[in-house]
Amino acid sequence: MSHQVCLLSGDGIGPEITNVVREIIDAAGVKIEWIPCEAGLGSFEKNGDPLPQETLDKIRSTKLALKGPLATASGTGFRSVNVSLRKELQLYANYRPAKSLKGVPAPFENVDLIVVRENTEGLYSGLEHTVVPGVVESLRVITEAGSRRIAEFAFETARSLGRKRVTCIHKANILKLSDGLFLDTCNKVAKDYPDIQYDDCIVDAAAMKMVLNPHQFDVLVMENLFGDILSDLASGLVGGLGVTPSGNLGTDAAVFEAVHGTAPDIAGKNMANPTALLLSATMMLKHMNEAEAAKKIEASLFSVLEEGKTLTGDLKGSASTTDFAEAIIAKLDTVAV
Ligand SMILES: NC(=O)C1=CN([C@@H]2O[C@H](COP(=O)(O)OP(=O)(O)OC[C@H]3O[C@@H](n4cnc5c(N)ncnc54)[C@H](O)[C@@H]3O)[C@@H](O)[C@H]2O)C=CC1
Ligand SMILES: O=C(O)CCC(=O)C(=O)O
Ligand SMILES: [Mg+2]
Repeated sequence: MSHQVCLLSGDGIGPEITNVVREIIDAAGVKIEWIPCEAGLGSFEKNGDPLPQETLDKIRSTKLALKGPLATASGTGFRSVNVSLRKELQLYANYRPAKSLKGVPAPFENVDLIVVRENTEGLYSGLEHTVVPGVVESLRVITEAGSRRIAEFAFETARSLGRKRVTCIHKANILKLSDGLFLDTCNKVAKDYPDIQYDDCIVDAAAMKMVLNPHQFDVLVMENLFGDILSDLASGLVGGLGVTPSGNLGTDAAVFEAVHGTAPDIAGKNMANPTALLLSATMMLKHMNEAEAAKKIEASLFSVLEEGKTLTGDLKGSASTTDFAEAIIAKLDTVAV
């Protein structure tokens, strides 16, 4: 049976990495009808709209999308399309694992963390206004319902993956009402999961502890901004943004993308590492009950990484994006799964 999957190729390095990831999935024999969807800078220039209604409708209909990164200008321009997609489709859980990979140079070995980021609230609610010239306010919205569903997601994830501990990351000492509610809700949800250890940690100390000894953490749950920052930090622990995947998950749809952005410094140069998007794509394949193909692709990828002969620049190699993808495709029929 053929699956329908929306494909948002993205800005910057997006088209380069989505092209090769799609080629690898096709080469692995998964039957997918890719539905191209417009979004981002290209769509804004063409349609005057960075997130056309048609794109939202298509994702609502297929319930699945693979997405390249989309650019958001700092301090000006349209609202982040990434944030809008998450909000419009109620993709409330951003699942961002950071796991060491053999052959990938990194400051630590055997890191295996999961950042669970609340994806629809916090400072990303987009509620900003000028009070008087020179004074602006950004509203940080935390709700009990939003906190409960992300806490439950974190505990359910921990349970289903056989993980031992969930840590709530917060700043409830300063943000007494908003993070106070988030922490209090996580504390209550934890009581329903006596089989999973639970604790909490204030975000600044958590950042220091992650850098000093990431092995002390397991599953981390937090609101939107902290999750954005600590998931990039977690990427740094395992070799950088070129290797960390993510899934934006809701009850009605799921959008899979890398943790990284459009990498303007290397865009258009055939230099980007497609590993992060490829691992997001294998996460998607598992979600679609195509676990065999996902495992075959991962085995080929891990074999290329471990061999160390065809690595991209971020991993201290000199291979191009397309060389790296070809090396993975060449292994698809030989790897044991
Ligand atoms: N989900 C999304 O679509 C995201 C979009 N963005 C957007 O991306 C744009 C650029 O953001 P930056 O802060 O520069 O972060 P970035 O993640 O694009 O890049 C940070 C650094 O990591 C490197 N890098 C990222 N991905 C890589 C890959 N696959 N292979 C090799 N190196 C890689 C870049 O070359 C750069 O040096 C901004 O407009 C931002 O809003 C940022 C993060 C996520
Ligand atoms: O929306 C953006 O442009 C940035 C989003 C981001 O950094 C993220 O989702 O991790
Ligand atoms: Mg980010």
